[in-house]
Amino acid sequence: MTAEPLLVPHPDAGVLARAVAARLITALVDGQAERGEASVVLTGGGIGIALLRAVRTSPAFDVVDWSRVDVWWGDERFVAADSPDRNERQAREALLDHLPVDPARIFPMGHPREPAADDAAALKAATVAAAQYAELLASRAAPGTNLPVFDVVLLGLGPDGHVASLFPNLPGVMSTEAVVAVGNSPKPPPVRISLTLATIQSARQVWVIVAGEEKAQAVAAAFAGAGPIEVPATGAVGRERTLWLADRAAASRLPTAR
Ligand SMILES: O=C1O[C@H](COP(=O)(O)O)[C@@H](O)[C@H](O)[C@H]1O
Repeated sequence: MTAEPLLVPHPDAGVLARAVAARLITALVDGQAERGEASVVLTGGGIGIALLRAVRTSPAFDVVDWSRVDVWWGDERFVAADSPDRNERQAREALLDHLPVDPARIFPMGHPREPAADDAAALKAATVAAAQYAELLASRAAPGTNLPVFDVVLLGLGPDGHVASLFPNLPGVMSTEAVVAVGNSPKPPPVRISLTLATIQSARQVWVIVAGEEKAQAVAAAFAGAGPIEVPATGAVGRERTLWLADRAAASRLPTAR
């Protein structure tokens, strides 16, 4: 069973980041109250990192026991560990380096161990790293299952409708694996690792966070009934709740916005 997507409008990107930060803090606190621990899947991208900065500056951030939060990633650019392009590095700088997290509960996706000769070699190494991440997920899953039940999956949205590193019309969108390596990404860098839609759908809540006019067409297509091959974000649904948290510009092409 999955939740129908609900669009929640916000006036602008700054308010959106602060509102999602408050929502995330509440969801993690609720998870810890109910189950003793909580988990979140992070996203890269402009609004995804802005919201992490907003968590850091929120007056309520220490209501969460950060030592009992599992932190995963929805996707990663397969670049060197110290590359500023890495979603992990950006998330650490924006938030994780400033919190009393348990390092054993931070689960970054892999990176190249040595420079690859070409994109084909990089894709091969990323395929190994994707399989290792799937094993890591399985190691944190309840007995008899191969995925943890994430409290919240955070996802940015590309102008083409991509979420994580699942791009329109590329094989990753239809994969039934838990984690995939992606080659030929239309957005640089070309080689990436991504959770699949099947894995994202194991979450209690999925939040698509979207800011900016350049995303408005993808938002409109999603709510007009596009499918996941055309607009991958439409396949990102949670078991209990699916929210599209949008600023006014991103929601501007929805019929209700007129
Ligand atoms: O490359 C990526 O892009 C998407 C969207 O980023 P945005 O800057 O347009 O919001 C992001 O969700 C993904 O994690 C990242 O790897």
